[in-house]
Amino acid sequence: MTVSDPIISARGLGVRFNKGRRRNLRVREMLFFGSKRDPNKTEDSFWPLRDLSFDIRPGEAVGIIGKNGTGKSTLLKMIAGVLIPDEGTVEVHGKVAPLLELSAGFSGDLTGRENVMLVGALHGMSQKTLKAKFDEIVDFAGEQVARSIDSPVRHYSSGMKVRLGFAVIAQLSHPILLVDEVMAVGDAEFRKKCYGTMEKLLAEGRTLVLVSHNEGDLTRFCTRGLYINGGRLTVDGTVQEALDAYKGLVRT
Ligand SMILES: Nc1ncnc2c1ncn2[C@@H]1O[C@H](COP(=O)(O)OP(=O)(O)OP(=O)(O)O)[C@@H](O)[C@H]1O
Repeated sequence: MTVSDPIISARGLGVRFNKGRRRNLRVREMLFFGSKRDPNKTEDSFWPLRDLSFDIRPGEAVGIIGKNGTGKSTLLKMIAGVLIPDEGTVEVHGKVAPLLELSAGFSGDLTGRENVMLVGALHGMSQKTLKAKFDEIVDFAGEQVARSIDSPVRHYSSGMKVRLGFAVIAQLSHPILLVDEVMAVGDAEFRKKCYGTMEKLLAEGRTLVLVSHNEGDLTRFCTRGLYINGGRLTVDGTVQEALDAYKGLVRT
């Protein structure tokens, strides 16, 4: 791969969901139907995203913009490899640091400390690195988390989970950072820390894909914007062009 080759490449990407229930059959479906879902199950299904094609190059910071429910989070999940597309492909050339869910994949019954070790290890951090970084992670997450670090995470507020999740993921050296609305949850002090961290990671040349409804965050971090409307990618341009389309200033 040369420097200008895409680090993320989507071609004709689409996904189908069944109405009225959250999908929780992923593993079972995969066992029976390979990488595709049950082809007979078409009733009551819909395509939140269809025919998306784009390339993202290393070091780019791209905002995904669109109304509620247009499939922004779904797109990030497909890039992260936790959701399998029903048509098309997404190729990702590099490890992904995902901040997709508010809970950061934490297990409620485990303590904050155990979760940091588990989630860090699942993302490939060695025990040695995790031990060395542990205090820094807890310190980043703030005083409230530090006081509860040996309590089960199910007792944490969503803000506490996000802070601890961000603190762990920010330590990963992975080249691709996927961030879904995480900064919206924190208070002003935490947001300031997040901004500083994101700026540092971008200055290091990481690739960012950011889902946000916050225009300030999008223009602060992203140079490029993908505007998704009606399940299609309708604008792939500067972040301002995508925001203008979102705000209905231009016809798409
Ligand atoms: N697992 C699922 N099963 C069925 N439908 C789903 C599933 N996940 C999401 N959806 C639906 O797919 C559509 C896209 O959801 P998604 O969360 O990706 O939108 P979004 O653009 O991120 O929304 P928001 O801005 O509100 O976060 C929505 O209609 C949502 O209700």
